[in-house]
Amino acid sequence: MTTTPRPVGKRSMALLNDPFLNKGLAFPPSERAAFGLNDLLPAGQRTLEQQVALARQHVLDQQGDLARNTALRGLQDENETVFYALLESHLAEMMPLVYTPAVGEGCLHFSETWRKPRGLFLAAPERASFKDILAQAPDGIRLVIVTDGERILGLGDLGANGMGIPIGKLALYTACAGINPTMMLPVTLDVGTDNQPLRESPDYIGWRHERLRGADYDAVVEAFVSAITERWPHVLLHWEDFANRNAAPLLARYKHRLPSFNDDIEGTAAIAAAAMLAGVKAKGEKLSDQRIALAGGGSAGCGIAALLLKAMEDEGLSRSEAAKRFYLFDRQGLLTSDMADLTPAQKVFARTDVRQHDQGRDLESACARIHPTILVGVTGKGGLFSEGLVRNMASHTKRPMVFPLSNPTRFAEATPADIMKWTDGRAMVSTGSPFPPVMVDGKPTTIAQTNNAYVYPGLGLGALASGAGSVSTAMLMAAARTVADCSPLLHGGANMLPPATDMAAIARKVAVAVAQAAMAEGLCPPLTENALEARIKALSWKPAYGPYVPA
Ligand SMILES: O=C([O-])CC(=O)C(=O)O
Ligand SMILES: [Mg+2]
Repeated sequence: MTTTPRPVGKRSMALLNDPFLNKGLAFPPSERAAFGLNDLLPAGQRTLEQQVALARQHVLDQQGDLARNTALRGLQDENETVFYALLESHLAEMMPLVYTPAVGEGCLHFSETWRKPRGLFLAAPERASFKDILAQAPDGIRLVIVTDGERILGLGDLGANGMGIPIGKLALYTACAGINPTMMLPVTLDVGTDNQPLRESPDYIGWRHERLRGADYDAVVEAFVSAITERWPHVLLHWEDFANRNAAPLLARYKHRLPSFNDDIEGTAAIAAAAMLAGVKAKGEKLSDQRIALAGGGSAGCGIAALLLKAMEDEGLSRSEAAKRFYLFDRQGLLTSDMADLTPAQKVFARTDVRQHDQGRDLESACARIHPTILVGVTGKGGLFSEGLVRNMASHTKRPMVFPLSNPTRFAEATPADIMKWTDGRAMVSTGSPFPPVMVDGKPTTIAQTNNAYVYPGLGLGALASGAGSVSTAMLMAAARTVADCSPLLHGGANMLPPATDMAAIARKVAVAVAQAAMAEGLCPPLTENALEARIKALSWKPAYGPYVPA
């Protein structure tokens, strides 16, 4: 197959400095001559494969997560083709370095390691100029990933340093779902930070101001949403790592104004549901047979509960019957209907059997009465699941499912090794951050990573390809069921989720299922299989060097 040469307007240093166009030593002699590179490059030639091998070695030679994450960011800023070819060919090895957990270190030190522009910082004082700022952004953006940096993983308010997250999430959209990186834009809404040491640090790159709240904050978000929808009318908006107080209200406000989803609420819910669906099916049970304790009654916890509720309704339970299967906990303990200040999402799951919980509402005491079969943590509180709690749970159920989902690693509510020890290896464990295998009965047991990275790349691709005007619960459920169907547990294996090496294949399947769900609901016009495939292709990109001709 011959590739039509691409007309390229840049030459010389400008060409080498463009990470989307740069080939480094892989520029062939003809292009070196045509683009004025002979005086800039040494004579040696390299293939993409050699470049990938050298880049990989350079990353692995670095010591620690921060250095490795920084090395990968440097590579991305230098040559996106090598960066993505490395991610695609070594996804399981590179994902923890470009994404969770190393991206957490990258965010903590984002100000000190900032070198080159990547992504767009929209600072509150510039609110009136957001449209002018976006006028200079590239045409053809289809997907925007936005954070305001207030709840970066379990690390809290990192202000403008949170930009590492949308950058890392974007990398997986390409590495897993193959979405063209030039069609995506990471955005940080810089609305200040309440992280005082960061704000006062001389190195801080953000706006030195306390976080805006209330109407001022809302006005910044509104200016941002109007600016992106005007600039790119069909853009899909991915909300990421907003604090509880804003995450659900913003999603509710905007989800029908433009196609959008909140990854922490909806992506996390879909992957948690997928792991649970696979787990209960493998046990020969139903989701509606379970008692589910959810530690973390914020937006992520409520999102998980809401999607599971839908799955139980699909199994035939009424909404009120299904709601009784849940026990939500927040800082005050078990949520009950007599509590003031419950959010609308919490009210659905607040226990009405208030009296029964008079003696101790804390997680451990309440679970000792409830006997949950599934325990999920989205609290950001490392070590919250105590030995007593897990042992007690395991004494009432044969195969307890324990999901410490908080990120990065040190915020996991318990370590898989401890959970396995406390349950004599009977638990089905699944974490948000990657953990090494645990020895059970002398055999290494893989720990599934219940991370929204299994869902959002395919969800985004499917939502974009379908052209759906919104991202619905049915689309999320389709994503969850598709991942669940790929679970090794249901195909003779022992792992709850497929290995990271399967993520690209899964993202494709998720995309198709999501688009079909959108069509079934009438959220987009019907598309034939071929038409959908063509739309997916139009959004896709492969890290490979094609020939260039001067424009
Ligand atoms: O980024 C991740 O690994 C998963 C996630 O959305 C979060 O923890 O906020
Ligand atoms: Mg997140």
